[in-house]
Amino acid sequence: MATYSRLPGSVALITLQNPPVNALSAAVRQGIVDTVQRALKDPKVTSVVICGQNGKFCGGADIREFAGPMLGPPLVPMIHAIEAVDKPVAAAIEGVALGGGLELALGCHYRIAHSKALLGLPEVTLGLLPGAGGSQRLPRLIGLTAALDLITTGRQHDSSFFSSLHLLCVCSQSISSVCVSGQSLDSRRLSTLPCPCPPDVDSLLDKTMVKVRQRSRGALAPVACVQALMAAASLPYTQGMEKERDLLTTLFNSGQARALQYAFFSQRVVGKWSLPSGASWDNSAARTISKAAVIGLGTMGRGIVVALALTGISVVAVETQEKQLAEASQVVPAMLQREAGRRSLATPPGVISFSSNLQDVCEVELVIEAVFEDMSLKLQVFRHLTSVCRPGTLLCSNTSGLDIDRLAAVTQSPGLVVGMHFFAPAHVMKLLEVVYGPRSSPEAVATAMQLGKRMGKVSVAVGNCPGFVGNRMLKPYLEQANFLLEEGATPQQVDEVLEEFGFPMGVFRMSDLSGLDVGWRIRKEAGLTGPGVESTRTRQGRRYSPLPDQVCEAGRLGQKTGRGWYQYDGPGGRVARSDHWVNIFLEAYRAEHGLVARSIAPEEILERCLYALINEGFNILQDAMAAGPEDIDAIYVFGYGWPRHHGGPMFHAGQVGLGRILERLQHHHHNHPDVPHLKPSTLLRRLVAVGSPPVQKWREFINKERVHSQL
Ligand SMILES: CCCCCCCC/C=C\C=C\CC(=O)SCCNC(=O)CCNC(=O)[C@H](O)C(C)(C)COP(=O)(O)OP(=O)(O)OC[C@H]1O[C@@H](n2cnc3c(N)ncnc32)[C@H](O)[C@@H]1OP(=O)(O)O
Repeated sequence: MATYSRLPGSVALITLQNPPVNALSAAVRQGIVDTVQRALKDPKVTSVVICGQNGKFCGGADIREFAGPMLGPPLVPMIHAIEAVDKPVAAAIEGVALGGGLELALGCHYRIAHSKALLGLPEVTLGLLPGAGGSQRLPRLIGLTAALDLITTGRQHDSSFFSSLHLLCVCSQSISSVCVSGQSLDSRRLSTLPCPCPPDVDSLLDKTMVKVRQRSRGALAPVACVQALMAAASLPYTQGMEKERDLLTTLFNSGQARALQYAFFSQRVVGKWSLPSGASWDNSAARTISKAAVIGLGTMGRGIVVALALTGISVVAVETQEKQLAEASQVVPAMLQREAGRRSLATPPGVISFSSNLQDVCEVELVIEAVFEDMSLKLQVFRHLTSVCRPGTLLCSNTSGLDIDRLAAVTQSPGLVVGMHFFAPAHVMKLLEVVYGPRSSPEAVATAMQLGKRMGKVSVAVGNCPGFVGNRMLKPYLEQANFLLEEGATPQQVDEVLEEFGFPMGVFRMSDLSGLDVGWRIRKEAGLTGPGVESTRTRQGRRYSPLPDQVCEAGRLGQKTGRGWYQYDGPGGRVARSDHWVNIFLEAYRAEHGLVARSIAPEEILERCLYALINEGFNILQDAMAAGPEDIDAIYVFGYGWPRHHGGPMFHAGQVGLGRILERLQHHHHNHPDVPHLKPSTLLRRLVAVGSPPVQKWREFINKERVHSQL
């Protein structure tokens, strides 16, 4: 709703009220319409101020209402009516003015903002465009060039940025009242102004279109944003508004908008974690960490040190190899400085001290081990840590898939051991998997989750199983990609299909970037390859492709060696080019194993890679290793480049249709009975049997099935 009051004198104050962010729900819109009418009718009122309750102007349209019927007064005529009134209306902005909230402010004649306010038009991140006149009014106020950048990226800025664009005036004290004097309003109605454009407007629009298409392949909203701004640049306001409405209608009804809105809420749902034990975010206390240590200063360890220091935590950075330590003590402070500058931090970074002595961690509250991915080495480190650290110190491992419980077992307090699985580069990537073992205490999980949040990560609590959630699902995906090569595909063909779907990189380009030796080492540890293992296409009772092992044996480890599935301009090169060697190698391999190459349709490539991954997602939910589909989807969107406009693998499964996924998995499993990952999961079958409920209902269904032991 919106409340009305008369300030001493002649100012009417309208206050938006809809906690937590005063979103423009139907009730708030109705409140605005009613209170503006009241101000207009009151002869004593000469000016109107609109503000928001609890120091927040407005977080935009109420996203929760998008799923239901549109009730209440629509935004466009409401804002137009405000702009048209003949008493001056000012928006007094504190906290946030985002999306529809900023569009409302653009309909006002004046805007004044607190210096710490945050403004922006993030609609594109929800699969929409600023559809309440924002795409037409903003460029008329700040010019086409600046508007293009803001609207196509959805970036948010503080008020000093917008004051430099003459969008508002800044004040540094709390806004309790604003006085607007009686000047002519003609020039204050943005819809009546021309749109300032640079001389090379066509070239600017073309370049922006190319850029947005490259940045998020297949995403509709950024393209529609550019089209709406083209209209602002070339058409009168009324026609521009018609274009805005048409584009918004198309976007609003698209699956992409639903996927992106789901992604917005799943990012928040995962923060409200719960464990099978009943421990959860609202019944488990977290410790506040001020001093931490990181053991191992390879690429991951360095990034973790920086991520911790950026939150103001003091870090003891330990590396026992002298050369590595010397290099890290040069590189890490520079990384920290660069990142702190980029983020213009409010908190000064924590102090980092470097050491080669494990004994130096004895005073810290939390340790993150980030040594080489080798169980015996990690066990050795944990044995040492438990003997040198103060009782009560939290011991965490950055392992990407090893057994947390085995590490916990060698410590004096297994309850204080959790996994903190970062993604490279650790100070940049948003995802953190917090891995709880059967003995991890709620306090340890809560502390790791809260620490992740402080570092600006999307932290997801996951169970302890090989590969946890992300890498466990990656395994069948990689496996299918390799099988497709055996059957006749090329790495480029597979990658093109996946990139067309929206991944920033296909599976083979991604493997080259990460280093092919990473998986090779894991397969050796699992006894799947290495000396003494026979070079057959069946290992441990199931189909196996030795292709990636043989590529490694040929010394091709990816970008770092200049050759992998592709060739590069020397070691460390970035641009992937197809390599004749790979084609010859694949032909020889097929000949050796009596395989006849066939032409494989893009649909088969996509289905086999994605549906095998999705199927493992269902197995993970069934095993209670993830609390709900939102957790899996957040992991894939924030850690594995899953295109956000497809919501995440589990959301995508719902959009494709669970019946269809089941039928295609059955088909592919029938053709490849020796591939267990293609065998449809019991949970998927159960969901289809009960009529394929929407993804938002799966969590409840799984919990019920578990109670009745159906899973
Ligand atoms: C057929 C065609 C018809 C077309 C009709 C369509 C009509 C649409 C017309 C106009 C469209 C306008 C578009 C918009 O305005 S879209 C919304 C744009 N706004 C945003 O994207 C802002 C999103 N929110 C945020 O970025 C953050 O939440 C922020 C406001 C910065 C606050 O951040 P923080 O303090 O970190 O807190 P949380 O993110 O955890 O949020 C706290 C809770 O508030 C809920 N929330 C936030 N924003 C909204 C919102 N706009 N609507 C509803 N709910 C919102 C959030 O989910 C958290 O809830 P909970 O505590 O339950 O998890």
